Amino acid sequence: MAERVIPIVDHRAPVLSPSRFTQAPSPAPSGTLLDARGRPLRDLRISVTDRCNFRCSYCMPKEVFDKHYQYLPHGDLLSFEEITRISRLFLAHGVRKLRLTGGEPLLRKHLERLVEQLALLRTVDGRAPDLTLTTNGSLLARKARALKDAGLSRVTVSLDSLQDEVFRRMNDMDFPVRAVLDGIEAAHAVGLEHIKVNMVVKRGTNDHEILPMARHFRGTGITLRFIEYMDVGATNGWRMDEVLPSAQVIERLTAELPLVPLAATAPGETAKRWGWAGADGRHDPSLGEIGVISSVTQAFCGDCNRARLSMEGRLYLCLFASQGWDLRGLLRGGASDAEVEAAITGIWGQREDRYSELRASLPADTAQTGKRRIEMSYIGG
Ligand SMILES: Nc1nc2c(ncn2[C@@H]2O[C@H](COP(=O)(O)OP(=O)(O)OP(=O)(O)O)[C@@H](O)[C@H]2O)c(=O)[nH]1
Ligand SMILES: C[S@@+](CC[C@H](N)C(=O)[O-])C[C@H]1O[C@@H](n2cnc3c(N)ncnc32)[C@H](O)[C@@H]1O
Ligand code: SF4
Ligand code: SF4
Repeated sequence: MAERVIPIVDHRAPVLSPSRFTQAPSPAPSGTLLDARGRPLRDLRISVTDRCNFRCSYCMPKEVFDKHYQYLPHGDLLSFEEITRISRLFLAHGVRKLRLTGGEPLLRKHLERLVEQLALLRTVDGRAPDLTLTTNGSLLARKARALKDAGLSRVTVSLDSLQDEVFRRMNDMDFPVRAVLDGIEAAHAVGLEHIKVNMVVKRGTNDHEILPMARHFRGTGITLRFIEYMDVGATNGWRMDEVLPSAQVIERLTAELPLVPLAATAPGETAKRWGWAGADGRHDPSLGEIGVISSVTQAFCGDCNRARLSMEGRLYLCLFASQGWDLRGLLRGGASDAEVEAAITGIWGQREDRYSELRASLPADTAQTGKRRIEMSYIGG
């Protein structure tokens, strides 16, 4: 196989020393690729745009972001064909879930055409991939039908409050909660399954909405997940005292409504599951379940099986990475499938990332002063 050099690159930062992946480690018989810590590659998260119509304080704070961040020009974005080709090669190495994210993925024009192409791909065992999308819901009412028809399996909608005023404090936009709820209802009406709602909890800003949100979604079949506010990126001014540990979320909920712990559905899941209990104290499936994502207080790097592809084709191995691998350069340089696969297997094979587990031992101000980390809106959740 011809020798190819893949530069490792930071987002708008100098190119670092080149690495070579000429000999790919051989995958396990099932097609599973293991990283240096024995973790399989299962989930590819694809960011399709770095733009967003919201300015959530924990993600793209208006005053900092709009002054300092330079959005990528359209020509830098991977085309739908390039995303589909990369996804096909990842699926050949054990990936089962493809998640479209951003920025706001529904701002990418004709996204349903990408969904249509991805829905035709197959995993190593011949199944359709779990093809899903994370959205702020603002355009979902309009787009749900086209996305479902194109083959999207399910959707996750972010919503941080049921009150317009609190919602505005979280996302800095004058956008009614009702419109997001309409989006969720539209997704349900067109038959998108297993709808989840993600709520980032910021102590002192929206934590009083935990119970109202739980009551609202209990018994609807929609799974509400409470996410600890993370020190991701370098612009959100993260402070530990604004994190409400998931253990306290569960305490507040169980003080009013009984919950029982549920087993994980798959290894490497981000959320710990809890089921609403019925009168007999056991999980009542008709009431549904909630999840807590405790990235700060109970890190889950040990079985992290997620790779992330940026909208310009850089491969990141961790949400907290500051360097990505330039796959677009390979593609546009005429690399064969075998060469791109060798790069993917080589990159994953040397992966050691476990930022959240190591966080506690890092300097307290790492979030804001550390290396130039990627922003959540650039790489998606
Ligand atoms: N620290 C850390 N947080 C993550 C990671 N993956 C997801 N999260 C956080 O969890 C949130 C929810 O992730 P989702 O995009 O809904 O994905 P998911 O939990 O894999 O969703 P399902 O496929 O429905 O299980 C994200 O917005 C992040 O805040 C990760 O690998 N590391
Ligand atoms: C970056 S957004 C991209 C998709 C879409 N715009 C949305 O909001 O759903 C993906 C997820 O990341 C979450 N997120 C963003 N910043 C976060 C932070 N600092 N801590 C925890 N979750 C965060 C959001 O709440 C959202 O659920
Ligand atoms: S969390 Fe999503 S909706 Fe909010 S600013 Fe980030 S990308 Fe936009
Ligand atoms: S911090 Fe990095 S390694 Fe740990 S779970 Fe998140 S993405 Fe995976």
